[in-house]
Amino acid sequence: MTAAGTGGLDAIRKNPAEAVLGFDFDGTLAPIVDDPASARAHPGAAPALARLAPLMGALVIVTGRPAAVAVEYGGFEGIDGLVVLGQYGLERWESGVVTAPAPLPGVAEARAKLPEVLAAAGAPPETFVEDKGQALAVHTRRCAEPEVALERLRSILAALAERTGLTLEPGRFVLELRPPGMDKGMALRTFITDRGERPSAVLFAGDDLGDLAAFDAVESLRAEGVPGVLVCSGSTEVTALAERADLVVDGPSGVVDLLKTLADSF
Ligand SMILES: O=P(O)(O)OC[C@H]1O[C@H](O[C@H]2O[C@H](CO)[C@@H](O)[C@H](O)[C@H]2O)[C@H](O)[C@@H](O)[C@@H]1O
Repeated sequence: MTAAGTGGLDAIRKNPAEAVLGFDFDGTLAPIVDDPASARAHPGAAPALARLAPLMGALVIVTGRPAAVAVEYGGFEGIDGLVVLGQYGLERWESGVVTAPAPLPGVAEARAKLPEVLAAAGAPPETFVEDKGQALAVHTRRCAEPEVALERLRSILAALAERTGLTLEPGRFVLELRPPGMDKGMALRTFITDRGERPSAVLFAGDDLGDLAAFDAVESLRAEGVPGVLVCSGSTEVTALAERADLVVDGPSGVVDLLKTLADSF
């Protein structure tokens, strides 16, 4: 644990009622599985979040998933005060209600062109498209050589994203075509600003490239004097977060252990 991370955790323990804790979903609260529709939160995640919810200023999940899907797969319905920001911050779930903008027209255009584009790129038949309404995620995890398949698709999907006014979001054996103008860092910053009070401390836990923007947000808050903790849910697939984290834990089970330890300390 870095000194900054220790300072951040101490600040959370000292004034939990004004602390903000943020979490990614897949790979952080939910173990990675081959089929995105089969992902479920670690069995200890919802109970640990439910223990922390009444103690903390705010708990927020910031995910690439549609907000309602993360709530369902996480078993988060009923956790008082929990907010889920879905589709990289475009959607907000709170107390059972989702607010979301209409999908960009470019998503429909990309959806229509994608089969032809994937065929032209020679995408293996195991390549899987997850349609998230506001975005399209092209997964290669189930391919025999997922990294090779991903690289084969990267530039052609970047070109499709550009043609359709979308942005290409890379992740763990996935390339997503999604609306530009929002990321997890902006989502976290906006969430904090909208609460109207300066947090006593901020923690964010993530595992994937899309979480780096949230790490940036925590670091900029630190520069403004807000203690912060960067937690990496470690994996061999992505190492970029571990290099910047204050604390690296062993995947979702390590994140859940951290949450339990935090809850036990009150
Ligand atoms: O922001 P997150 O909560 O981490 O969501 C990012 C994307 O995660 C999902 O894909 C990842 O998890 C799948 C299930 O374990 C796995 O099969 C895939 O290889 C991973 O990339 C999800 O399917 C995407 O929609 C999310 O945007």
